[in-house]
Amino acid sequence: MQIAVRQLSKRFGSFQAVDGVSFEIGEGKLVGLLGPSGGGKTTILRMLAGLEEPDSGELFFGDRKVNRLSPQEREIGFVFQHYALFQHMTVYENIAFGLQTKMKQLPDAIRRNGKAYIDQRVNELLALIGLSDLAARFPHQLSGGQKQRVAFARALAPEPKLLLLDEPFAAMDAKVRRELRGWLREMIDRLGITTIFVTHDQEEAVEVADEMLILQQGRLEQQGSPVDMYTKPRTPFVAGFIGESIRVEGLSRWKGFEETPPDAEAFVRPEWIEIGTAKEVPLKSAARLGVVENCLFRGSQWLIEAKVDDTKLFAYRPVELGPLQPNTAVFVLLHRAYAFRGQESFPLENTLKNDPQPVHI
Ligand SMILES: Nc1ncnc2c1ncn2[C@@H]1O[C@H](COP(=O)(O)OP(=O)(O)OP(=O)(O)O)[C@@H](O)[C@H]1O
Repeated sequence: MQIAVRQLSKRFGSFQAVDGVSFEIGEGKLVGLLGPSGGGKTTILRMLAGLEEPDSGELFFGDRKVNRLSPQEREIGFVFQHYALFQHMTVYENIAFGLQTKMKQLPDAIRRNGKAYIDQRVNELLALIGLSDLAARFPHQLSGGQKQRVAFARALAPEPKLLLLDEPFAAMDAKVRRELRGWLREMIDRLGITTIFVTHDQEEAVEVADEMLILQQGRLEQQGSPVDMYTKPRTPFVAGFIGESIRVEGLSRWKGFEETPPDAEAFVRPEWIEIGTAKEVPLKSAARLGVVENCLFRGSQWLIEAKVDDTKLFAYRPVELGPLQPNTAVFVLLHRAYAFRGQESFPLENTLKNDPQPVHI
């Protein structure tokens, strides 16, 4: 089901928690809602679910305006951070519980055959979550990851049109989290159900989401694919929030970036920076001299912190090149940068890169 949100706003007292947010989500998309704490993510999810009433704005599920519909009428599946399973019910019973409301809406012919219908649907879902063998277990006999899969199955049981997930993996350890992410992606692809999930974890969103919505202080900063967010951030906030970035004051003083407007806010990503000795950096004419401040071992690479005049930068260096000692003089080359001025954002390339002048050391 397609979702459209138009100019959604919500205040709590004098505090504007959601401020004129608009977005559209295509059918079957997995969309990550992310941003710093207090940004309004949960409030938006709750308004979509019908658990919170917007002050203004419109919510459309397909062609239907749902503002006035109750949560039950909206046909939504919900999964929260904490499993919220019924402890006194087995896995089978927990999933079957999700079907109770649905049963009331079914035609009489199917309802009369209720037990068989429930049995078939629960078994389908148990197979989907890969837990058919554990149907008779109680929640306390399951691992965290297994419990969360049951919570998913229960939410999916009544065949909702929209799945809302509020930090569903936040309580898991890193390994289980990674497994569940892959599993979620696969499941959404298979079922084709439109899904919105709230997360704090940008890595999680980048890895699984078709699209991300970045919220800050109740406003939508940007909507786009993870690749778009990374390569074409529309605001300095997004540039800093997705991936690693380094602000560079006075980018126009850097060789190859002289044309940058002096009042623009500029940043580079560590992978756009080359830091090396005279031998290692061939394009010396496009580089500036700097000094190594720190060199840290990061397993597959070295993290090099260096300073050029007053600007601190960091970049990664292949581990096989060996470390660089503090106080080593180095060449620092910026391959690309990104700048923002007012509402404008523009990518920049080092203009000297294709026109290197020979330099004698
Ligand atoms: N019922 C409420 N009454 C008053 N203030 C509220 C209420 N619900 C949320 N808020 C406030 O609205 C703001 C947005 O909250 P929300 O939970 O939507 O943010 P969030 O982005 O989900 O944050 P987090 O990542 O910490 O969960 C917060 O400052 C919060 O304190």
